[in-house]
Amino acid sequence: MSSTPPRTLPTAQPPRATAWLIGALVALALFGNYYVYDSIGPVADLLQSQRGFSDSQVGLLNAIYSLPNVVLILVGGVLVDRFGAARMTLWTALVCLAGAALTAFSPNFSGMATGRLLFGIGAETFSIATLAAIADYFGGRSLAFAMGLALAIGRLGSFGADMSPTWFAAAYAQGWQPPLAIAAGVAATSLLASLAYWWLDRGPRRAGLLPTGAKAEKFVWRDLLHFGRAYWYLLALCVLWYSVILAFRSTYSIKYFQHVHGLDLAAAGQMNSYVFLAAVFATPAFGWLCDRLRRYAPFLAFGALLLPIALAVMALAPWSLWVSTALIGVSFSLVPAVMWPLASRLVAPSRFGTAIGLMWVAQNAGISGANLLAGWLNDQAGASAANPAGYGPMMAFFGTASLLGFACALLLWFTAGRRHHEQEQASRDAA
Ligand SMILES: NCCCC[C@H](N)C(=O)NCC(=O)O
Repeated sequence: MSSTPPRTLPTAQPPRATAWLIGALVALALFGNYYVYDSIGPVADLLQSQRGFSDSQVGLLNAIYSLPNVVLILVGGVLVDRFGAARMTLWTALVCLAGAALTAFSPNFSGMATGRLLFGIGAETFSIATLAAIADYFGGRSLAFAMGLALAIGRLGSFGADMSPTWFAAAYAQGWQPPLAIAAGVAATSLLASLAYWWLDRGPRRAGLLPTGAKAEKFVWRDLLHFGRAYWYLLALCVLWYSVILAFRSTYSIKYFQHVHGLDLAAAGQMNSYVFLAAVFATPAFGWLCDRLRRYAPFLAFGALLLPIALAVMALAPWSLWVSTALIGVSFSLVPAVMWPLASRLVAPSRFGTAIGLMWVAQNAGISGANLLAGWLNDQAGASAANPAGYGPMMAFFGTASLLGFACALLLWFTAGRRHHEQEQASRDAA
């Protein structure tokens, strides 16, 4: 794809130091948010042994995060365009803190589930607002690197939550509540970082140094249908790629490594967490490379291609799991590093929140659907340690979906590769 930025940038830009300070605050806020998102897994066992929660109840504490977002996240994206990234980051960080505190201090399951619901409602819109914040401050320079860095710090939050039983062993020794109270404390840090960002943002915004204005933008439903063809290919890739990677990696991969490749639970968990760790370093590095080479769509296509290759290697080749883990690690770092900066180039700045909101509506539906379908396929085929071949249909499903994702990335490359397409589209959106 060509390098021409279609964003209509103001002639003057915020000072670089301000941009990086805001980038750091947004990354810190994301760290807290991703930590809370992943804080249930490590206490799952304690919730079962100490509070008598069933598997379904523990599962619901995570599922309830995605469910409302199948609809609500579009509203969230529209609100980001209407009220601006800084205000929405602050408001949603407050909702997330309320959700995290309710989860940690509720005396019963329904209180905890309400807390997770509240957290989910805030967190996805919060994530859109943080992407919009980076696009505001780095639209004309180092955008992919800055977004990659912020996402990487977010992934560090996920990694931190996975590692929290080691880092906060004393808290875990006391039971299920102290680790969740720590998560609420981390959410409070996220709120403080969001408050500082909102405070710092007022100057550049009022001075007209940002591509999105100080005034609230009016939402027009018709705008939803006016994104260009390249945007829709990107949306399809987002749904297919995230559905495969999140449903497989977050739900089934550990069990699959145990049953098909004979790893014990600890080794399987570790193998899985290396994908996060790789992404912490590789996501900003790939973003930096894209900024330098001014190429986006070919990198996206390459990252999308690695996923079906990794799944095929894992399912069909007698090679070490390290090979497929490394391939998934590169894909997991490269695709997000390119996808969000590219999205900001395909639509007008004033519609960025709506565009991401629409992508995440479909993404959340896709992830839920892929989780359910993969589980059903495993049940139908009787997948287990005694019957590793039963995982075949699930792997065929994930492989097909990831190949379709690659096809969308190719179509996107051919479409967005026409040099003036994005520019024209963005101008049309802005008009
Ligand atoms: N916080 C974990 C889930 C985030 C999902 C979100 N819709 C998203 O796609 N974020 C971008 C990313 O790559 O994490």
